[in-house]
Amino acid sequence: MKIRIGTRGSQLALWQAYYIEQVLREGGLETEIVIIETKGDKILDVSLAKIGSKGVFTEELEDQLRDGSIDIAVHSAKDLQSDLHEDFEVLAFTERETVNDVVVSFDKDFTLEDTSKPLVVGTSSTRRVAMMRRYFPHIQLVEARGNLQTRFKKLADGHCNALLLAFAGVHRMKYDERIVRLLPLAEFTPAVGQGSVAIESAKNLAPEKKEAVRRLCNHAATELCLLAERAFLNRMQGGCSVPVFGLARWENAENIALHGGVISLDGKELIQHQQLNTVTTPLQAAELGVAVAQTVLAAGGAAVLEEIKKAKR
Ligand SMILES: NCc1[nH]cc(CCC(=O)O)c1CC(=O)O
Repeated sequence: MKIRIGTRGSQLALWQAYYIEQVLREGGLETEIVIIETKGDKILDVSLAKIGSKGVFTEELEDQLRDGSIDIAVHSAKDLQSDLHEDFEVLAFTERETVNDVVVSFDKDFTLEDTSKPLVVGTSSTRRVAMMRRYFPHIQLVEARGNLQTRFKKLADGHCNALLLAFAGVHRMKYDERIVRLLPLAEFTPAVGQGSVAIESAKNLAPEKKEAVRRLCNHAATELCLLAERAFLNRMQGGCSVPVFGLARWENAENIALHGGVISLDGKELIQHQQLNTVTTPLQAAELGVAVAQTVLAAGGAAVLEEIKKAKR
């Protein structure tokens, strides 16, 4: 049985595709990698917040899933929108990498606490911008879009003193040496899905292919966490361009703690909530996500989201 794997062409996307390819081959399947360019890859001069997050990195992949040119699409779970079209499903979430955001710099002594000189930090995520404004308001922020290699080039060129990135991407691209700080999860709570790889397929993919991919690639414990986070994000109606954050972790063998919230663009308003539920089924995971979202929305999160929408118009 042969599985055609669709992926974007960035180095990080290819790492993910090769990783899945290896798992499938070790499981006795044949594979072929098909590289597909997406809108998000083509438009590099406009911030993601302005393009709008919905499907910019996934639409072209879904076109090919639909017409059968590829069997599966491999994504960073973080980049896969929470409201998939009804023709598609997530077959698997891989075991999660360290979820934290990190600070990277060529200056080993770089520290965010230094107030003696002007410091410039590059980031392209509204969530990271808002959190930096809240916790490190003296730092000047600049946009740093593009793939990881492009961002590191900007850093090397002196465009900024440091970058804020996800550990997972930095590690996969072997830039670990440049990490100067692992940011704490309580303040810099990651984006929903950060660190896991998601495998999407058309619902009408052959059942034996679906079953094989899921059996070989899905990590059940990670999956329940991701389902809780994605239900939270879905209820919050936020894509990756909105400063919504969410992290679900196993507290013990039966209970998942989900920490989720939203932060205003200036960092001043932070509405968050943590809830612990017994989760043994996908439905219970989703219920936890919805419950945390409802609490956050009712506690002022809805107003913060409304402000963010207005600011974008
Ligand atoms: N939005 C870009 C993106 N999508 C996934 C990752 C990193 C890997 C991951 O979190 O799975 C990154 C880069 C970053 O946020 O630093």
